[in-house]
Amino acid sequence: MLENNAKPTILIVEDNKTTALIYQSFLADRALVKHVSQGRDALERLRSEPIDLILLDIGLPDTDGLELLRQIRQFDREIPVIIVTSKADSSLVLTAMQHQATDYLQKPVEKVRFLVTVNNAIQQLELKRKLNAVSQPNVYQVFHGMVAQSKPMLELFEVVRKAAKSDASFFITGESGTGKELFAEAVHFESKRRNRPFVAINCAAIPHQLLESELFGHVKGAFTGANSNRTGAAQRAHSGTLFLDELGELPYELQSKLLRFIERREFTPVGSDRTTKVDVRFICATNRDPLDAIKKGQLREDLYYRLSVIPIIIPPLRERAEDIPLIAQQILKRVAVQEGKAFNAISATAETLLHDYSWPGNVRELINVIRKVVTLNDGPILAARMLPSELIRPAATNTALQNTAGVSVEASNPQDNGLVQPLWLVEKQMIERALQKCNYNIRATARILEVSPSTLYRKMKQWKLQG
Ligand SMILES: Nc1ncnc2c1ncn2[C@@H]1O[C@H](COP(=O)(O)OP(=O)(O)OP(=O)(O)O)[C@@H](O)[C@H]1O
Repeated sequence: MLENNAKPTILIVEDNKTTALIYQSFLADRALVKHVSQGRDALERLRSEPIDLILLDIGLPDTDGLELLRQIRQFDREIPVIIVTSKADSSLVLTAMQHQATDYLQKPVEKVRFLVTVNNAIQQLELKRKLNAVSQPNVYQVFHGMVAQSKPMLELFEVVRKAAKSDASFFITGESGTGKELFAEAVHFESKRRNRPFVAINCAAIPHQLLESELFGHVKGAFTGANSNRTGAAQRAHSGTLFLDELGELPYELQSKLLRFIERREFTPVGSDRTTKVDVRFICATNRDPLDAIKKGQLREDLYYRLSVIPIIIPPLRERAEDIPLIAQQILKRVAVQEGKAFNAISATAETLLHDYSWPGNVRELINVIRKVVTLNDGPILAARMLPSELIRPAATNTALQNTAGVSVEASNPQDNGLVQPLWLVEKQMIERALQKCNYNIRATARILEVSPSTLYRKMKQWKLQG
């Protein structure tokens, strides 16, 4: 029996009514039984209602049973299909098994053998569904303002949870907009310093000549314009966390002063001759490759190794595309509230486009796109037509399709080389690309193309005629 002890729904595809009635009597109270006599009705049923198992007579009047099996497999790779053959034709059975039939029965079908075969197939399906549920747990986590379900991000959350408790320094790398600052805050709030100050200093945003004073403070008269004593970030972070964002932008000379500060936990404010001792935890971030920056002489090697006790490397959004719909949903709800709009969901097509885009600006770009859509449109559904053109047009620069689905988009864009092709051929190429992307699942393909599955079947039949 299936989940919740529900009875399985079995579709009998058999042109002989008496035989179908015999099968129905075998199944009696064990299953919900549906019966069709023709191949095309079988496909129609499969498309329109949930079916758990198909009993397929291979000798149907309107369709070749093997061809029907192939079409069923295009539609649904998992559903158990037991073929029933009247002949002791081992080569037919072999071909059917190659077309991924689950099992076979030979007419005349004996009751015990029939029930064992059906039960086995149902159990296999159940097991497969359970395994899928385990291997794709689809659990997501919300961690200090970040949502994620991708394995690398969940692992990083775990590293933060474990290592934040110590005073070890974190070194966070990731492209711009991947969430480095959020990670830094997460480390602070997971640590025992959570009720103490979190002081962030962005080394890229402060003019070089002012950085030392920003970091260590200065005394009155230390330089022109220093009209009073000023406390630096190091002092303000005492007993808490000091976050040095864009560390790679810190001038090289200042890096040696920082190294000394890290080693001794003491510093000298600009213009002072007195050292100050503090207790701080260090977190650094950069969007550059630190080893490359070391090679180029932009980052001191000793400073890097001193700070990089716990490295956190945040993958760009395009490498964890399964997080995109999740983050998009969260942002949509948040922005809708802020803008007083009724948006509450994303259409399946829009979700596919968001998923497939390469997001060079990472989460920050995703937020900007959603904010723009919400500002310019009305809800409740964020639809594909509302998205900016760079997400809709499969441009050569958007490598997302290649990255996530292994599909090349360039070959199928006939405008690229000025070539004009018949409309049906352009449509065929587009549909084939979508089919490939959806692993030849007709239902999924139809959904992203926003047509009905029967339209797809009709088109595929037409191509055969057109060659
Ligand atoms: N996993 C996530 N879930 C939800 N929002 C996120 C996530 N990651 C990042 N954000 C949001 O994306 C934006 C950019 O994040 P953040 O400023 O931390 O990135 P960054 O890597 O520090 O960027 P930069 O290098 O440009 O400073 C922020 O508004 C942040 O709240």
